This record gives sequence, structure tokens and C-alpha cells, in this order.
Amino acid sequence: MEEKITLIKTEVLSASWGKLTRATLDYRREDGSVQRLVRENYDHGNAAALLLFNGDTRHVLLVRQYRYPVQANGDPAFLLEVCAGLLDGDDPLACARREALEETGHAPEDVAFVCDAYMSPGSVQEKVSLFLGRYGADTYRTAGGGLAEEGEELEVVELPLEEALAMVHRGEITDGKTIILLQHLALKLAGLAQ
Ligand SMILES: Nc1nc2c(ncn2[C@@H]2O[C@H](COP(=O)(O)OP(=O)(O)O[C@H]3O[C@H](CO)[C@@H](O)[C@H](O)[C@@H]3O)[C@@H](O)[C@H]2O)c(=O)[nH]1
Ligand SMILES: [Mg+2]
Repeated sequence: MEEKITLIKTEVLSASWGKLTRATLDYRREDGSVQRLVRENYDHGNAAALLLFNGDTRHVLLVRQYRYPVQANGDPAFLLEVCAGLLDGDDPLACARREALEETGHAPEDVAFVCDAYMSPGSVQEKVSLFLGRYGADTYRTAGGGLAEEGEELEVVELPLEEALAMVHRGEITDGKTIILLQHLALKLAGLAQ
């Protein structure tokens, strides 16, 4: 049987912090005709993210940080997000734990995998592994804030889960992985998700 997809060539358009590649491929349609397609792909590696939840107070711990692409899109550039980072050679679980500690100063307990998600599969290769974890007075290690030498300056923000969900609804939390994790937590507390 003929292949559905035949890769003709790939060209690296930019290889800097991330790599931008242009692929040319032949796509065999269901009617048998072949269409030549050109698709660009930005690759900066995979990532992991973790939502910290305190079940006693029903608060979540998020981080606020500067995001240039959001500014370029004309939106307020300081986004409220779950702690997250690029794998940098770690496995997703180790990365999620490392980023939680670097960014919030908490060493999470009871960390559980939620799901993997492509946030923009039409053009960005990154797959993000999502986790839930517990925080509280016993998990506090440092003030967090990220790595200054890498240009990070994060504000740690604690707020009730209900308020975070309301902020999603009001368009005040717009980061995809954060929205997925907050809504997953709400489903879990309602007994509708594992
Ligand atoms: N030199 C350079 N450094 C960069 C660039 N873009 C990011 N960095 C640096 O690379 C590091 C990335 O920080 P992480 O904590 O590992 O990742 P993240 O920025 O939180 O990324 C995660 O969340 C983003 C927002 O949803 C996602 O866009 C991203 O893909 C990932 O999932 C930061 O120190 C940042 O300053 C760049 O274009 N050039
Ligand atoms: Mg980060």
C-alpha cells in the first residue's frame, strides 16, 4: 500500500535558541490524489509543568512572569502560569519537580501524572507533560523566583482555586497548560477525573 505521507526534504531555516525547520512532503488524499505540502516546525525540546495545590486551604501556587510572544501579540505580557520548564535532559517527572523548586521554592509532595499535551501541534513540536502536586508549610524550601542568571524573575502568587478558575473565565489566565491543570483539578475534586 502506498504511504499516506512521503517526506521529500527538510531544510533548517533557523538554528538558534530553538530550531525552525521547513518540511516538504507529499500527502496522499483519500481519493488517491497527491498534494505537495510545506509545513514549518519550531523545536525547542519537550517540557513539563506542575500545578501545586494545598488541599487544606484549597489554594494553588502559580508564578507570574514576562512572556515576549504574548507582548508581541498585543496582550499584557506578564502571565500567571503553573511552574514549568524545558526538560533539559531530565525525564518529565524530574523536570516538573526541579522547576517547582526553582520557580516557587516548594519541593512538591504526592506528585501525580495528569496527561501529555501538545499546545500548538500545527507548528510547535513541544509536548508538555502535566502533573499535579501538593504544597504546604512542610514543602517550603526557598523563596523561589527562578534563575536570575537566565533572565528569570518570577513572582510567586498564591490564590484560592475558585479565584484561579474565575480568572480563566475572565481571560486573566490565558496560558494553555495552566488552564488544563486548573480545570483538571476542579474535575478531580468534583469526582469526575482521576
Ligand atoms: N537565550 C534565550 N533564552 C531563552 C529564549 N527563550 C527562553 N529562554 C530562556 O530559557 C529558559 C526557559 O525557562 P523554563 O522555565 O525552562 O521554560 P519556560 O519558559 O517556563 O517554558 C515552558 O512554558 C512556556 C509557556 O507556556 C512554554 O512556551 C514553553 O514551551 C515551556 O512549556 C528561561 O531561562 C528563558 O529565559 C530565547 O529565545 N533565547
Ligand atoms: Mg519556567
